[in-house]
Amino acid sequence: MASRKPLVMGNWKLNGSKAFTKELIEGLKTELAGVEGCDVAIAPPVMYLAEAEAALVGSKIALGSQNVDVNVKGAFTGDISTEMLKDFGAKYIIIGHSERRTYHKESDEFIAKKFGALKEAGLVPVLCIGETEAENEAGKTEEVVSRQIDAVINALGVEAFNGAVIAYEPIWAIGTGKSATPAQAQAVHAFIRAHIAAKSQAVADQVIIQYGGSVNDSNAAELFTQPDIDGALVGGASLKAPAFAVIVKAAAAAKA
Ligand SMILES: O=C[C@H](O)COP(=O)(O)O
Repeated sequence: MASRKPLVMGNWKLNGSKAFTKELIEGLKTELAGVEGCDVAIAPPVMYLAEAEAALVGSKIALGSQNVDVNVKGAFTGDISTEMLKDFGAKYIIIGHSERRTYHKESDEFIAKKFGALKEAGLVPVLCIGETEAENEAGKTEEVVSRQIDAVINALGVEAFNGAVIAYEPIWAIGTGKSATPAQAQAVHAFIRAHIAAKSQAVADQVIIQYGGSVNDSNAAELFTQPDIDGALVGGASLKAPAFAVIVKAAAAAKA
């Protein structure tokens, strides 16, 4: 089995300001100095990519974004392109977050198009998938995550997951303080990897599968003991440098 370097990514969502961006990144640079063994990325609001790019100079923390649109240029009011993200040095791009699926009615097929646009541009898709509480209680978790993954496989082929990231985020765990247990998350992560392995073992072995949903400085270490949890996509706890650093260090230690 290929060894996978964990990735911990902060999704700042709709939070921050120019000053906050600078301050948080300075804090992260201090807290994470000398930490090896875990890739780290942050996704501030796109409004603050310029401040973030400048503040990250000299740091190994990668820049990301919380969304992208499918068109590269032209009359698409309000859209943001892959090329614009590249212009700011962004690398890891979150797509299909449940908040976009819910509030902006993004479909599996539309998200697969975004995945393709990112691959074409040489950017790393961070594909969010996960079930609602009702789907979970109805025993539909595997059906839902399969459908969300298959939309990409059907459009682009399983090889599209080479070098890509999947973030399994059960919707009932997002921002609720009610994280999935390590065993619950591991079971779904193993299912996702096996689902991809049915098409290509090699692709499944290398794909990073992050867990997301109320990850914090107290529960991260135990989540990372699970073999198929390759890091985390962190919301609330990514807004404080010390808490986020604890999560990064826990991933580095667990996967060393
Ligand atoms: O993208 C991050 C997730 O939605 C998790 O957010 P949270 O850590 O605030 O629960």
